[in-house]
Amino acid sequence: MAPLCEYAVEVKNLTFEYPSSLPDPDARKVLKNLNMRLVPGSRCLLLGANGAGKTTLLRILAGKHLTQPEEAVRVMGTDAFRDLKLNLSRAFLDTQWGMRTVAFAGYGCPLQADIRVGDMMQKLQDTYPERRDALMEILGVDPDWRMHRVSDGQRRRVQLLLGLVRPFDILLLDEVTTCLDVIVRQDLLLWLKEETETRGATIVYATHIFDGLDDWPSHLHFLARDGTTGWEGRLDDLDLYKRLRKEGHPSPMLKIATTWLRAELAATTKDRKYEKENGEAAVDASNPHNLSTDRGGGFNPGRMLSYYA
Ligand SMILES: Nc1ncnc2c1ncn2[C@@H]1O[C@H](COP(=O)(O)OP(=O)(O)OP(=O)(O)O)[C@@H](O)[C@H]1O
Repeated sequence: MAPLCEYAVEVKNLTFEYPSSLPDPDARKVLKNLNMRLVPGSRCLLLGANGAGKTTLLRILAGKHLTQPEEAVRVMGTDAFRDLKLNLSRAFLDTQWGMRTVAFAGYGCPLQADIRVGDMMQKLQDTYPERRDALMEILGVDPDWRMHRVSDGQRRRVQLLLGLVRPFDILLLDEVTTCLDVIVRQDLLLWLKEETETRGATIVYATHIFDGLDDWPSHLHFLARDGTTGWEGRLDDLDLYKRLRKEGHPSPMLKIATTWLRAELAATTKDRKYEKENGEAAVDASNPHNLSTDRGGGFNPGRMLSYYA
C-alpha cells in the first residue's frame, strides 16, 4: 500500500529552464507557472505537442533536475530531488534505457552485451517472484533471451520487466510503449490500471499514442506549447470528454488531443506569419506576439539568429 500523503504529485507554480544563451528570460523557460496535483491512485495522461516539456516535467518528477524553489515539486509528500528514499518507490522509464552514448554528442546505441535476461538485476527479480512471473507473462519475456540478440520491442519489454518488478508508489512513463505490439500494450495498460486500483500506486504517462487509452486515465494534464498548464484535472470533469462520451464517439482521447493540438497549431501558424512579416521586431519582449513558435529551450537553434549574437 502506498504511504499516506495527500498528494502523490504536487507541483506548485513551477518555472524551469535549461542553461541557455537566449537573452530573453521568458524565452528560456521550458515550463512556466506549472501546477499539477495528483492524489494517490491516479492515472494521469500527460499530453502535449512535441517540445511542450513533457519529458522535462517527468524528469523533474523523477528527481533528475533540481528546481528553484525546491519546494515547488513534491513527490509522495517529499522532496522530489533530494529524498533518495524515493528511489525505492519511484520508477522512471524512458526511451533512453539501455542506450550507450558513443563518441557523437547526443548519439546512443543500444545495450548489446551478451547477457541473459534472467540474470539481469537477478536479486531484484528473485525478491518479487510473483510480480516477475506475472510481468514475464504479460510482456512475453523469455528469461533466456540474450541482450545482444533482441529486437527493439523485445529490449523495451525487458526494460519494462526490470523497471516494474519492484512495487512502486509512483511510476513515470515517457513514451515507453511505442514499440510494443498491440496485445502487449493492452495487457500492460490493464496491469498498470490494477496497480493503481489495488495498491494505490500513481502513474504519470506521457504518450502520443491514444489508441486503447479511452478508459485508462483518471486524470489528464495538457501541457501547452508555451510550457504552461493548458488543462488539468479529472477526466470526468472535462466537458469535451463528457460530450464525446455522450455522443458515443469511438475514440474520445484521440479527439481531445487533436482538438487541443490543432488549436495550438493554428495559433503557432498565426504567430509564425506575424514573425515573418515583422522580422526582428517580433522578438521584442514587450510584444504580445513574442515567442510563440520556438521556445528555444536549447535544442532548437533559434528562430532568429540575432538571439544568439
Ligand atoms: N537537456 C536540454 N538542454 C536544453 N534544452 C532542452 C534539453 N532538453 C529539452 N530541451 C528543450 O526543452 C523543450 C521541451 O523539451 P521536452 O523534451 O521536455 O519536450 P517533450 O514535450 O517531451 O517533447 P516530445 O513530445 O518531442 O518528446 C524543448 O524546446 C527542448 O528543445
